[in-house]
Amino acid sequence: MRPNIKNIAVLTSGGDAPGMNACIRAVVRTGIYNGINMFGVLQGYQGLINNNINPMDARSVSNIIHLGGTILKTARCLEFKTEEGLDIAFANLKARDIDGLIVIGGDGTFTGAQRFAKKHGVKVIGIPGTIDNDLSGSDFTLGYDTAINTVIEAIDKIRDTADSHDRLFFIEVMGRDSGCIALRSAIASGAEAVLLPERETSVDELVAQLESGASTKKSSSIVIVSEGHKDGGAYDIAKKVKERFNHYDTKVTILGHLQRGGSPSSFDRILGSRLGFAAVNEILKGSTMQMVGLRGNEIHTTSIEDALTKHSFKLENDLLEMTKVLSI
Ligand SMILES: Nc1ncnc2c1ncn2[C@@H]1O[C@H](COP(=O)(O)OP(=O)(O)O)[C@@H](O)[C@H]1O
Ligand SMILES: O=P(O)(O)OC[C@H]1O[C@](O)(COP(=O)(O)O)[C@@H](O)[C@@H]1O
Ligand SMILES: [Mg+2]
Repeated sequence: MRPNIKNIAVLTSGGDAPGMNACIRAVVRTGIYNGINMFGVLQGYQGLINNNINPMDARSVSNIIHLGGTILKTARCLEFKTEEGLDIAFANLKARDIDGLIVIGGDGTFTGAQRFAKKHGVKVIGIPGTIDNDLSGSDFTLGYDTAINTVIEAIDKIRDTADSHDRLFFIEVMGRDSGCIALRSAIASGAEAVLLPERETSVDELVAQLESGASTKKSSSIVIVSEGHKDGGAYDIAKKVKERFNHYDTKVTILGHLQRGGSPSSFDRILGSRLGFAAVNEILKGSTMQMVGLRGNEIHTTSIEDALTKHSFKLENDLLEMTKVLSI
């Protein structure tokens, strides 16, 4: 029997990610289709605390499937990390008789959701929405595919000028302590080398790789640096390499926040729709503290705890091996 759930709220939290709007649309419409009153919380957990919670209908999510960002806005909310913040947020939900909360966000969002659910018994379902792809239990997080497409479009343009000027470029990409964006972007853009937070790559090794390319008539090279690399960012690494390897003029590009914006790819629109639909159905079954995710092209649930703690970085080792082989 379906638990007696009448009101569900949805929010987006942490870094925005392309596909969040497609996901909000799916959540709101699936809820309404099932006779639920749907609410949108503005600015993530900050909106729960500030009581910024508004009813949504099917038309509130019209014409957003193709938009980047999030119509619900997002925030990094320090107050929600305090006991008082959790209590205020709960009081605001209770005042509206909201019995279920769907959070779209990354590892921080899930950590907060878990504390909130444990403390106040609210039914919470998580949807993995972050460009970083740093959660277990979903092969892809929402926004990751679009971010990679954005990155390779930028790298392609840099390659044009790198090649014309015979230059070596160090390009820094996002991902916090996850090298997923860097690795896939390196393969898709044909980069000469990639530096990842999860792997030690010495400057010696990198220089040897670049030397080998130069000795076989490579006239330009692209090195992708993941922002979380232990030896520092792209500027630091470029400086160290330059001291030892001087075949090319060297330049650095930090791609920055352009990686988080833009219209979602078809993959992220479909993923957002599937995950939003699945999240509402989970909450209507009475589930709580679960994440819905994509595994092998099927939707599965994973406990939020496992999504966070069994956090094996999802680096595809075969891709890493390939970067070395395909860039000779
Ligand atoms: N330990 C925690 N307790 C409560 N809330 C948390 C906790 N950690 C993170 N959050 C909430 O989740 C928000 C989003 O986390 P953040 O790490 O910034 O982004 P993401 O969810 O994309 O990883 C934080 O701003 C904060 O409001
Ligand atoms: O926009 P901000 O606050 O500078 O955060 C930058 C960080 O956010 C991200 O773009 C996304 O991370 P989250 O999904 O954890 O928020 C990271 O790749 C990057 O390190
Ligand atoms: Mg995160």
